[in-house]
Amino acid sequence: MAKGKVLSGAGLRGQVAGKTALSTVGVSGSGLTYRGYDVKDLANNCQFEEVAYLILKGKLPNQAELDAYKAKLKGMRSLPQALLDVLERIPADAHPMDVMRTGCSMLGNLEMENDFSEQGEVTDRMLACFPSIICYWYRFSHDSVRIDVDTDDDSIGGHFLHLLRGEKPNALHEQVMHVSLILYAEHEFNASTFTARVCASTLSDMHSCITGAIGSLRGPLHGGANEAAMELIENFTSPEHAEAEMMGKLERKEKIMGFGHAIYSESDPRNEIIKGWSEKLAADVGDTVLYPVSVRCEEVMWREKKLFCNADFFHASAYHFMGIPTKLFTPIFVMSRLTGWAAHVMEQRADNRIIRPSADYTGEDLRPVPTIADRA
Ligand SMILES: CC(=O)SCCNC(=O)CCNC(=O)[C@H](O)C(C)(C)COP(=O)(O)OP(=O)(O)OC[C@H]1O[C@@H](n2cnc3c(N)ncnc32)[C@H](O)[C@@H]1OP(=O)(O)O
Ligand SMILES: O=C([O-])CC(=O)C(=O)O
Repeated sequence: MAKGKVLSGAGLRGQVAGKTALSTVGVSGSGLTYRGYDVKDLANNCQFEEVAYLILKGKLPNQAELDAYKAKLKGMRSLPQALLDVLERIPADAHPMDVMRTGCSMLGNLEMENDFSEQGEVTDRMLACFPSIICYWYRFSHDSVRIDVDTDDDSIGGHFLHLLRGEKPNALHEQVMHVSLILYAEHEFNASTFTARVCASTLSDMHSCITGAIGSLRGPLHGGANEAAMELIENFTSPEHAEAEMMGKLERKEKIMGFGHAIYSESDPRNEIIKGWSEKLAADVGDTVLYPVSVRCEEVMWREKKLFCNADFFHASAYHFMGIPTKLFTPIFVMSRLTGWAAHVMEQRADNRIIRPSADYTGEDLRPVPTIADRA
């Protein structure tokens, strides 16, 4: 068993920075709950829209509420022309997370949150149209087509895959999207959520909070790790090759993306779930390399460093098996985590004090300003 993680030191580790009723992370070493429900239970039994409703509105919807919520979101997928114009001006080699950041920010210019009473509506709107934003830009900049973003797909994940590929996804792929979006939906005071809460604590608007959070999620130490993990494993031609390369990386003390966690000490409960789906998808596409390579990476990291896969590692192969381009991996995380971010913004607003910690000063002692002629 792994040694318990010491939650202290730099990075505010182990310090309680507020209260939340939304989730618990690592309370039993490896557990994750959303509003009291185990994430495994949710991933096994729910669609993403049910979990979004739970996180944003506080309870699991009954059938009528779920149907109404899905119908509402379906009706909010279209994009205003001014936003389409902006998306068309973003170059094909831009990073899709920058597209998400700009898309969210532009939406905030066009459909402002005028009052906090609108927070639920603007959140639902973002939830419905974020897949439209990323896919419209991607298809326009890469395939030179102006897609119609109004689909009648039943789910957010299905809508995303449909726009991306120009045809409805099969049942397996739609199911994996539900699971993936559920796994990524909420995670207490992680870096991007904390960004959103800091922004919310100044009484800023919802779009600003979410735009800032997207920027924090983009980095490879956070959400960007799923893309970085893909860039790692796609280089390996066999488990033996993966083993040799991973050993070299560990000797050179390189950081391996998709492993380790700031809070969990033994495992990330999301890993076993997405790993299972990655295995199913590997069988579905007849993969004999990427999945075994991923498993070997996991074995090497545990054997050598007692580091376990976090949520991102097996997401890489799972998304790849569904034909999703690597650079769109982290935007999918955005489509999901938006629920957690927005719920935290609402929670912060409901009991707010501006977040303003202190710093230990390490600079110069007090000194007079020299005249400009006396400066080096
Ligand atoms: C959905 C998510 O956002 S999950 C996180 C996604 N991010 C990644 O996968 C990036 C790779 N992982 C990491 O960088 C880290 O594990 C983090 C950022 C997730 C957590 O950071 P920390 O809490 O500071 O890590 P932690 O304190 O456990 O590190 C302990 C030691 O293990 C090492 N370590 C941690 N993760 C890794 C890794 N992935 N590869 C190699 N070494 C690692 C650290 O360098 C550190 O070594 P040191 O003591 O010699 O400096
Ligand atoms: O909690 C964290 O630090 C990172 C993480 O796993 C997440 O945000 O899902």
